[in-house]
Amino acid sequence: MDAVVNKLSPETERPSREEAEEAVRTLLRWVGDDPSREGLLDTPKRVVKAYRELFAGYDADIDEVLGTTFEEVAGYNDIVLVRDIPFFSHCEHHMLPVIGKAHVAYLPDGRVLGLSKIARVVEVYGRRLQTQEAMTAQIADAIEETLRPQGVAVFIEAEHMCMAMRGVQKSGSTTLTTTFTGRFKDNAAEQARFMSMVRGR
Ligand SMILES: Nc1nc2c(ncn2[C@@H]2O[C@H](COP(=O)(O)OP(=O)(O)OP(=O)(O)O)[C@@H](O)[C@H]2O)c(=O)[nH]1
Ligand SMILES: [Zn+2]
Repeated sequence: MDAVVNKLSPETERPSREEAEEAVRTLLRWVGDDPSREGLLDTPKRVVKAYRELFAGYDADIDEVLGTTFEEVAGYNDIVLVRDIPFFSHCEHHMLPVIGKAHVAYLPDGRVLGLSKIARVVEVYGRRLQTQEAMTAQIADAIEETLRPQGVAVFIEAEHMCMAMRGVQKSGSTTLTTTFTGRFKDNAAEQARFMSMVRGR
């Protein structure tokens, strides 16, 4: 599974840490600074280390992340919604931060997921270079494939720093994306119920 494009392939094999640090030195010169000045000496090392953390989603196996499902839920078959899952991602166009919240729901069909696993899926896909649309679809797809529920609903709201800090410079605007599968896709009332649960406080 995990049939997404943004994973390492043989063509995009990782460079060595030294090569990555050298690339950071090049970028430091590109912004107009001097990589050999004292304050910047350790910066390439720090940036490369930070990148491994910020982009740790490339190393995660979504099947392992979602692994365990449970059946003993006393026949519960109504919406399970995990709301307000905060995430940081980076847009694949500018590699600038995307800051947002994901709301993820499913209608079980006999089996449920550990609640933390839903937040972990958001984390895995967030820590890759993304478009918000792809990330929304990937989260829905991962839950759909693992759990085969009656339906999945994913709603993401996020601010893109590439629109705030540069370019059109519109800070404070939010982009909303949704993916619905199964009953959430087919049934407007289920969709509306999901949205009102997300919005309700
Ligand atoms: N659809 C979509 N677009 C995104 C996302 N993140 C960033 N973008 C947009 O990607 C587009 C890239 O457009 P280009 O014209 O190739 O790049 P650009 O010249 O840097 O664009 P500007 O940001 O308008 O200056 C911009 O409109 C960004 O706002 C995303 O998650 N989804
Ligand atoms: Zn961008």
